[in-house]
Amino acid sequence: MKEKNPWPTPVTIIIIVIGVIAIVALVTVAVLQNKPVPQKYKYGIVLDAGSSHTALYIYHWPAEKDNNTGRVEQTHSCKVKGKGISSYASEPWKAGESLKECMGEAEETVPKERAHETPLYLGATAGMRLLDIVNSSASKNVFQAVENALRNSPFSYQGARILSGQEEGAFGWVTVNYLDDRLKQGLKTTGALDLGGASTQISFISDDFDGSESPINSVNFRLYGNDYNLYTHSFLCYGKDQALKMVVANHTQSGATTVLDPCFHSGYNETKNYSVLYDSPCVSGRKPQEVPEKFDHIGKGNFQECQEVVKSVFNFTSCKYSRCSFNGVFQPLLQGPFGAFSAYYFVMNFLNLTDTSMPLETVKEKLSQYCATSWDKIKIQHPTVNVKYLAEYCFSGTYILTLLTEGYDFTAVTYSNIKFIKKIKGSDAGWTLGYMLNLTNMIPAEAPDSPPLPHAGYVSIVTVMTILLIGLLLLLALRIFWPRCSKKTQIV
Ligand SMILES: Nc1nc2c(ncn2[C@@H]2O[C@H](COP(=O)(O)OP(=O)(O)OP(=O)(O)O)[C@@H](O)[C@H]2O)c(=O)[nH]1
Ligand SMILES: [Ca+2]
Repeated sequence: MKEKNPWPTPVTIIIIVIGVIAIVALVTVAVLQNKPVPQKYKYGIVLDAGSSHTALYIYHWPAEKDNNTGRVEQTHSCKVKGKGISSYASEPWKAGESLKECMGEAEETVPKERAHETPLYLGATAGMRLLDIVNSSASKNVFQAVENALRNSPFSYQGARILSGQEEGAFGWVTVNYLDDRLKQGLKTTGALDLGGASTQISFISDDFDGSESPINSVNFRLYGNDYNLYTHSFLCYGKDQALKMVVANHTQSGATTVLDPCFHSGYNETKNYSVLYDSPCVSGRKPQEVPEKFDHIGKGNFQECQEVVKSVFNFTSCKYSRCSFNGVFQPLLQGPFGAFSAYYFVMNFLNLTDTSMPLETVKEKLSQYCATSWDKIKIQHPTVNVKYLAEYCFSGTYILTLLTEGYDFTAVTYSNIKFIKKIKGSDAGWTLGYMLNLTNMIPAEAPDSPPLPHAGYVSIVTVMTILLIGLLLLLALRIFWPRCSKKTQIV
């Protein structure tokens, strides 16, 4: 009897070798395909020329995505030194000069080969709106100086302009909801509350609002296949710096040389110029006939009284619509949640009051205690904080609570729908991102067709299935060839 051959036939060996090579090749392809490759980006730059200061934001997004549909993120920001561009009305060239340092940072951030295709925008807000009202030629000169500085940059300069209040509010809302991925997924949206130095914006979607009652407050969007009818309003002069001017102007209508102010801490005493107080169109109408050159601004530190004088800058007497916020401006029923950013965040964060699950009464008590603290003690407690900001937090906190509750009608219950935010997923909340997304058409009106599986999922499933198939083929081959070989050995 011939001994059984323990070795497989050459055909089986060939099948096994091919099978092993196929598996190794598949796994290698799957691993290599999913290995993170160094990302190539496209860039966009927006300068936010606000009333109090200018900030530069650089955004980037994956270069290889079709139609620029990749996620846009903030990659760098730069705070321009000095005040806002509207403060350079009498020496416009300085407005252009002030941007140079941040533009230099932009040149370092954006790769040289991308610079010429990187759009650069400048949008000015309430400070320039006010300057345009009082002195439109000065406003033109400031823009001219700014344009000259930006045209000389290596970027693709797309222009500088004043945004309307409606645009400012609407683009802030787009930014917040884009960063939260609410637009792409068609989720319920978040309202946006922006408090600047010279204006403040409120924007939200309400079932109560179809735009018919007050078309000037209505903005329509079609984004990713969903229609949005947004309510938005910008209150010029109700940013926190102009509101403070209005409140102090109410105290000084008699042209007094001493002003006792409940919104400043007791012990605070500064001599101020009447001309500086009345230099803005927000207060010029309140200017008394005869004023001395200066007045002593003396703190009293009383939250209740501060709230009363703050209330005096809101007009609740007339409303020609079904409902109003203040100053006769239409506002539909509030519908949350809301994200509150810029000065809302700076102030409430400093005061440790960003936790809105805290009852509104507790928030008021804490602020009341803070306002009652003496100026000397406050300075000792916060030695590193800019003294100008420090002196104003009692006023600013009181203004924010009054604006939200009396102005917009947030209640003790709906107050908890507000979240004080600075950044969302690493990008600052503000109008700039929404502005760029709109001008570069980066939010499609219709939802893009996307494959049902993500790429990694697709590769993994194909790999596993192929390995299974090869395994089955091998088993089949063994079943066909082994028994025949063994039968042969038994018979012979
Ligand atoms: N405490 C604090 N206040 C700040 C800071 N940055 C800005 N502010 C103040 O907060 C207020 C609003 O600032 P922004 O949101 O930058 O206002 P803006 O864009 O210049 O003004 P608008 O043109 O009205 O939007 C101003 O009174 C600023 O002086 C900060 O880092 N900390
Ligand atoms: Ca602003």
